[in-house]
Amino acid sequence: MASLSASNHVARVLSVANHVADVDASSRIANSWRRSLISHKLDPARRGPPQTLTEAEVRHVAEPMEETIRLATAELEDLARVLRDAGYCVNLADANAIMLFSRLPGAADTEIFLRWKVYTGSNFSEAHEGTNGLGTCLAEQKPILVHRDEHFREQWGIFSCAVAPLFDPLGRIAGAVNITSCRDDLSRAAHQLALAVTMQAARRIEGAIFRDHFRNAWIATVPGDGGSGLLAYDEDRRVVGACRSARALLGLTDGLIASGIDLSRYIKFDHHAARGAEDIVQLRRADGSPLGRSQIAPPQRARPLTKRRDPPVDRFDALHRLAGGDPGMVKSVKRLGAVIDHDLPVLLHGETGVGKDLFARAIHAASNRARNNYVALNCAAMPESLIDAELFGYEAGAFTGARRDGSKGLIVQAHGGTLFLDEIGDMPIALQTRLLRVLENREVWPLGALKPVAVDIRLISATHRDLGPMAEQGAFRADLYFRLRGMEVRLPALRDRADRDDIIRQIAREEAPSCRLSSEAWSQLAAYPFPGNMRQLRHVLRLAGCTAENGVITDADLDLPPFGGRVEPDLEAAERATIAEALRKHGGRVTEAARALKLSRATLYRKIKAMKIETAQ
Ligand SMILES: Nc1ncnc2c1ncn2[C@@H]1O[C@H](COP(=O)(O)OP(=O)(O)OP(=O)(O)O)[C@@H](O)[C@H]1O
Repeated sequence: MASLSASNHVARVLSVANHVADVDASSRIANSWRRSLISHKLDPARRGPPQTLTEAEVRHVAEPMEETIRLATAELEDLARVLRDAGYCVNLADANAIMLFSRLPGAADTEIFLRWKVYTGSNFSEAHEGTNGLGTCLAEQKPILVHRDEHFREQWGIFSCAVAPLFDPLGRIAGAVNITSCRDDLSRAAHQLALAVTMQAARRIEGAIFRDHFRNAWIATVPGDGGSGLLAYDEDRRVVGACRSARALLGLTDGLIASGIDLSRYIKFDHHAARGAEDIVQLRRADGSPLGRSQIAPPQRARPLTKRRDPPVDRFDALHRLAGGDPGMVKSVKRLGAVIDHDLPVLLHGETGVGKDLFARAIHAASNRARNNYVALNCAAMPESLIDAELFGYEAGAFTGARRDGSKGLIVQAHGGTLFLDEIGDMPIALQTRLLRVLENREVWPLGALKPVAVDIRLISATHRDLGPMAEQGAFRADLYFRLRGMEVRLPALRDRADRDDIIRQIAREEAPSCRLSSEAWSQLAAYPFPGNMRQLRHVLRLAGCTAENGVITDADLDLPPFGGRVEPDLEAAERATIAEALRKHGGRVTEAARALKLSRATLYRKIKAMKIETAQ
């Protein structure tokens, strides 16, 4: 039987949607409730999961979105990391509200998202689910926050969704970036803030897609009140493309762009000043009035635009870019080049934020597997039972809560391509054993399956831990460790890179394109040890770009928390793993584990309590 609050919700939705009462529902939500009831003929009281596509259907739907997903992934991963602690999942959906990319926050919240099928393959269009973040954002092509009981169907009232639309380089709706939380301790204002972060991420994804689409053109940023737009033009200074906001700012239409209209009809600037790489220039309108500062980026390949066929791309491009001018990195990329098409497992080692994920993607892109899937899993972000199901897959009905049609698992999804296991040092020992078996036998047994599935994968794994000592102490399987490190690549911390200044300059250009760094700000950045490496540098400069006045980032704009001394290796994590393994070996018996570890029982008990280590087997 529906609870009283459930029937209240349904009564309120029906009275607002039928114009009986306007109560306090905001007009966008009220209009969407009306569409849900009258146009889509939905019932707010109906319960049940959303429509979920099969894996074959998802593949079919995802195909035209492949490039978008590829270009959006790093940004979405970043968003997921920033919002993970607040319990948000992050998704990218196509223009029909089918989720095609999902990152779950981990821990307890993940199970709720899985139970409610808030994941890849689910359809959240307004026509199916009524008012909800994704469906309503895409119906209106505007960012929206749909907070708990603003959903049309009562059952979605445990969720709050903040969603920003994504427009393609031609200004058409391409999909949306969604974040959803089931936490009831977050206020509407907190979600509003998360919506602002999501909108910024969507703008950056649009920027990356636009720059990739018009990579053979010159690209100018056009300043506007709600953030800058992007305009692409050729060597003859004819406009060849404009993003949605640049179209709105300058009054450009498809017809005008197709006619090859002259850039000077819209904006003017000193072209000589912009002949270098990524220069800042002063823009003027056609009538000479000032329009603000613009960053001009040259074509990525010096080639006239009229020849529209893409040049052959150097498959090592991304690896070379990541190596930059650091001799150690250049050497590592050279060594990798020699084995790139041999399916040698690669183990990446480096502190958080040094670019392990980007590097793994670049290895995949350079290899002969580039046309097949790149599948990533963060072993630290999920409980053991979920890693098991996610990685190895399961048959239909293998456990309570399993998808009706089973799941292939990430290893099988990576067949023919690359599997990236991030934070492999955090993989529970039982799963290490299963993974080792997969690598040895080249086949995987999904949970509940009667026969194995043959797989051909290249494995790249990454860790910030020292697996060697962990393997010596029995906290990581030594045989797996030697299998993983077919080749080990150490990615240096930002503070140790020889090309550190170039990286700071490059990230400043990307994150704060219309600002310059004052000399004090520069000195602070150059002296700071950046324990969070490239990711921290990006976030610091992104924030500084927002707070800077008059286009100058000063030291006051830099949020650099005091950081004294060396960056310590993760000793506590290594100790925790050693204790957990000793307990496992001794069947959870503390006295025996303490003897093996040469600790007193009392000390071991204290450590178990302080580190919240599970003792039961
Ligand atoms: N060489 C680089 N130049 C510019 N930005 C970079 C570079 N390498 C990494 N980044 C940026 O740093 C951020 C973190 O990168 P990435 O996620 O690959 O790091 P990671 O080592 O895998 O982090 P973690 O260990 O926390 O998972 C991303 O925003 C990425 O764009």
